[in-house]
Amino acid sequence: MSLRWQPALLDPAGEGGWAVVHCQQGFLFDANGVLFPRAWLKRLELPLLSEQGLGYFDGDEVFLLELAHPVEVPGAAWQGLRQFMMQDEDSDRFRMLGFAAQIGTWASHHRFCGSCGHRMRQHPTERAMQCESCGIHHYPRISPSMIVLVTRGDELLLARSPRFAPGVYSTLAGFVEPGESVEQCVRREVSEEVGVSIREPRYICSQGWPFPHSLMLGFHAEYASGEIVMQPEEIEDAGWFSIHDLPGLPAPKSIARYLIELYLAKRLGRAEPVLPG
Ligand SMILES: NC(=O)c1ccc[n+]([C@@H]2O[C@H](COP(=O)([O-])OP(=O)(O)OC[C@H]3O[C@@H](n4cnc5c(N)ncnc54)[C@H](O)[C@@H]3O)[C@@H](O)[C@H]2O)c1
Ligand SMILES: [Mg+2]
Ligand SMILES: [Zn+2]
Repeated sequence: MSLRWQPALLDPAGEGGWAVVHCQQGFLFDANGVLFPRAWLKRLELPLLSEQGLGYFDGDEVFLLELAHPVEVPGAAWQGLRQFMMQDEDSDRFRMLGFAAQIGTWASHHRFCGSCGHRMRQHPTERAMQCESCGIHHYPRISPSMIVLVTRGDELLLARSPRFAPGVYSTLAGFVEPGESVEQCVRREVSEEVGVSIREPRYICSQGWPFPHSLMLGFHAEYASGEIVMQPEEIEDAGWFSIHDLPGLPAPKSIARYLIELYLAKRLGRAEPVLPG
């Protein structure tokens, strides 16, 4: 893992450093990028929900200003996290922004205690929000999700959700439910979304996915039996695609794409892909 971006718990009560500015619509950027002098930002009248110390980029302190809504800043514009992922050669900057987006969303959703309704404050020594009244802690939310490539020899089972870009088909994915193992989740989601059964799923690797707070646990599974029956609400189309005739595929930096490329590499004797950290 590269050292350009290092998360750390910095005290926002201190002064100076750089800051990224986030709200639900994305990040503020200008010709110099996404890092602004924090002291300069704090002279603007920003609708601040939370200020968090994030860590170090190239050794410099980076903070987050989480806003209630986007504001106009002369010479700057707003852009969504997905666009930064698509255009960034620099995966360190995307890792920093992905972390910032998750911390900002979590902090803005935990300003008040879900248990007693009092104001929450930042815990001094942990990445946690703590209730001033009942003391309850809330840590950043991470949602484990499985993602699985199901194959049958030279064929890949790919599906599209109505949310996907036109023509794009991907591997199956879904959130782990309370009390289930990730392997049970793989079987359940495959059965729910396309109605087929699979052989023992094999864990491949994982990827943090900040849209909005998933941890993707990647698997490969061989098809066992059954015809494709699509789940109407989640799956718009699904089918078996030959490795020699594939549809539009997911974004190059996604684990979905990695699982597909890894299988193609094995079947076709190509060099194995690398999953961006
Ligand atoms: N990195 C990748 O390559 C990649 C590829 C595909 C999907 N994903 C991610 O996988 C995750 C799950 O995929 P999916 O959308 O197919 O999930 P899914 O099949 O479980 O269905 C999505 C539905 O689950 C519900 N839901 C939303 N958030 C939830 C949560 N935290 N816990 C439980 N249920 C929740 C909502 O009703 C939503 O419409 C998403 O975050 C998605 O962005 C990542
Ligand atoms: Mg799904
Ligand atoms: Zn409370």
